[in-house]
Amino acid sequence: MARTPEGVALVRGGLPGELVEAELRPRKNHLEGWVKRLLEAHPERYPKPLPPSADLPLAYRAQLPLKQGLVREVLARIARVDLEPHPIAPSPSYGPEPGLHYRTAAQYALHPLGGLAYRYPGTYDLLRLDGDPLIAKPMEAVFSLLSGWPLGGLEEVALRASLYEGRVLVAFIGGAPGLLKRSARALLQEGVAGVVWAEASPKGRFRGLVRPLGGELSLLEKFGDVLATISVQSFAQVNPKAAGSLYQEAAHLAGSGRKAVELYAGSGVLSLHLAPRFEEVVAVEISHDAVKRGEADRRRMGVENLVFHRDDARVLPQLLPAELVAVNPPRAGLSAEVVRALLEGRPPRILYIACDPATWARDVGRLVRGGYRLVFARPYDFYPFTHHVEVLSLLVLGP
Ligand SMILES: C[S@@+](CC[C@H](N)C(=O)[O-])C[C@H]1O[C@@H](n2cnc3c(N)ncnc32)[C@H](O)[C@@H]1O
Repeated sequence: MARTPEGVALVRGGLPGELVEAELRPRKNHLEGWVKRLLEAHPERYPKPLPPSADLPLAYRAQLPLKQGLVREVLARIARVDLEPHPIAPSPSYGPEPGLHYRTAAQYALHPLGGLAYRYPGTYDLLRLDGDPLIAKPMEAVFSLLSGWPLGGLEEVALRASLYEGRVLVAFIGGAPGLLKRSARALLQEGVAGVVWAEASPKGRFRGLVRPLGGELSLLEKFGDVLATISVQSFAQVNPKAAGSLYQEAAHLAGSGRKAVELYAGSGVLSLHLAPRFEEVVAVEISHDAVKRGEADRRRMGVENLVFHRDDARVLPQLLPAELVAVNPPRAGLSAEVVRALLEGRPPRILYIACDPATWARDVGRLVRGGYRLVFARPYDFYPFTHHVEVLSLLVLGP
């Protein structure tokens, strides 16, 4: 953040204390932009090129205290809760250099001059990429293959790797599926596990038609104690080792009992970790595709005490009482309706996993004012080299 004569400017790619030249565009109440030229670098700036999505270009060891501090700060300022979070769990290692090669999913624009590119968020500007040091090792060969490939007519490509299988799925986004069949076949011959075509939908990523072009539609990935089905077109955590340790610690914190309910369950990887500890587990998720994958995983693992509900989290009152309610909402956090249902239903324990510390702190504040106590919070670094941080937390009813 910088102060300019025209107002406050938020500059992506800049670090506190740096002197940079940035191109700024006006937003509603501030200016926003990107570093174009670095004039005086932070002493711990990461020295090698990173894609623009890496908005925290610092030496890995210097990233962790910043994320720990962020969670401490939102707890005090937004939640108004006096609790020192447990030390941040760093991203597990995927190679000799910490913080690199952790992403098992990535999406690139096709540069009109050839090659893969990143779109600067909120703009049509493209940055052509020679490589991406954040992607998982099995994706690197596919990245180079696609960089040199004549993929005319396409808008974007998406990649999803399984570290467990060491294989990669590809989605072609935009263009005409009929014209892409030959490219898909050629990719399969090069060892890609499966290729789909997806319509470039204005509703968002993978919200339109998706058609298989060849090979497999899904792979298995290991998250903690669970082998889960993943596909290129639906949500799964992108740092499988970090997410796996979070699910294991979450299951430990959840304790045991008769009934647990998980809201925003995705394909139910956390619910599958809870199933051995509770007599009955109910997983609520709005996406059909995620529920279908979760149901397949449940059957493959022979788990009998987990039920999926394809529904909105608002159904919570119908599913209570339960000893534990686990929630892992999108960045917007819990809706007012879900917070009300929790405060009225009063489950003894709430396990809250968050991908946005600010909305998490807002919700924790509401729950604490409604009679809960925050007894545990630990930041997890799922996304090195970005400002993102996950939080695992436990609230219990009573003083
Ligand atoms: C952050 S993801 C968590 C997924 C899962 N717990 C995991 O770790 O993989 C949030 C999930 O909430 C689902 N979701 C979003 N809004 C919802 C709603 N109103 N009711 C139920 N599920 C919702 C999304 O489809 C997505 O799968």
